[in-house]
Amino acid sequence: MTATLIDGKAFAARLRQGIAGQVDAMRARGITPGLAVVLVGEDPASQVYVRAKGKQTREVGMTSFEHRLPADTSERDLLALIGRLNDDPAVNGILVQLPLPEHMDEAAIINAVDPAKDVDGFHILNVGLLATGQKAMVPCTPLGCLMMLRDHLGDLSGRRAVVVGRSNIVGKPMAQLLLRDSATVTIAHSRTQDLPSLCREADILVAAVGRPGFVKGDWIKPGATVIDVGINRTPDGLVGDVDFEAARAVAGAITPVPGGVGPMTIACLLANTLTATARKNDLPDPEGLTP
Ligand SMILES: Nc1nc(=O)c2c([nH]1)NC[C@@H]1CN(c3ccc(C(=O)N[C@@H](CCC(=O)O)C(=O)O)cc3)C=[N+]21
Repeated sequence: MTATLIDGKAFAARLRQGIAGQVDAMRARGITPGLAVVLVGEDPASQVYVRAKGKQTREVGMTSFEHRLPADTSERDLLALIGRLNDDPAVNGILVQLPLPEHMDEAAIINAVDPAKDVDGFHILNVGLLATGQKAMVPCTPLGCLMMLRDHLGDLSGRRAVVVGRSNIVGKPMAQLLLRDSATVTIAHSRTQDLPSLCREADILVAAVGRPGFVKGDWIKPGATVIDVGINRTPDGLVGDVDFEAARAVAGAITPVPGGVGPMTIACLLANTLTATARKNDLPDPEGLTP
């Protein structure tokens, strides 16, 4: 038996279609959602993402603001730009592309973004709101993973979920979202003892460690749903954190890389921009785009 492929690319395209319809409806009322993306430095992978984000932002009818700053920009100048974007009524969402250059205090930059415009959901206020079950801006990658899991599995309550990776960007918020859906959640990481046996307990396995092919086929419970968050550039091309060929022989369903979580991340960025715009204008949250 071979696993069902969870087609993130197609899912994201449907999501963007729905978003485009809701943007049209907003524009008919004189509101155009705007997303500002800030890129510091010339990292080639980051340039690719930022270009893709700008293109898709415009395709759904939103305004895209792009700010490219040299790698040696001072923290003060970046904070000043964020201040202007916070004050700009045409900007509903702000994303500062990570990682930032070494000389910058990443936490200080993230927390300088107006929490209402924090479409990445990285501001401490949003982290706290999510953790306490209140209305938050939710990080894009975990939100996209949750949408695919619900779509494939339906109700997640009582299912055993193992999240491998404990980053603020993916692992921790992913665990919070699964917990909110009443899954039984374990966060595993590099110090976890006997990771293979722990993973074999998982009905839902989320791999977010950033190491190519780290999760092996025999770590997977037969029939499990596997979400591969990894985006690793190797001489063999773009590969995930899961040994895909071995995993697909065991899993019930699996997301491919590319074409899985990545496209959903960008679609959820647009979803969050729409949500931020709706909240700013005292409109109800858009249907199906918030957890
Ligand atoms: N503040 C911030 N927010 C982010 O959301 C953020 C960030 N910084 N820094 C970098 C990472 C990475 N990221 C990706 C988004 C889409 C794909 C994506 O669409 N990938 C395609 C393949 C694209 C390719 O070929 O390179 C796929 O998986 O099918 C990948 C990676 C968002 N990030």
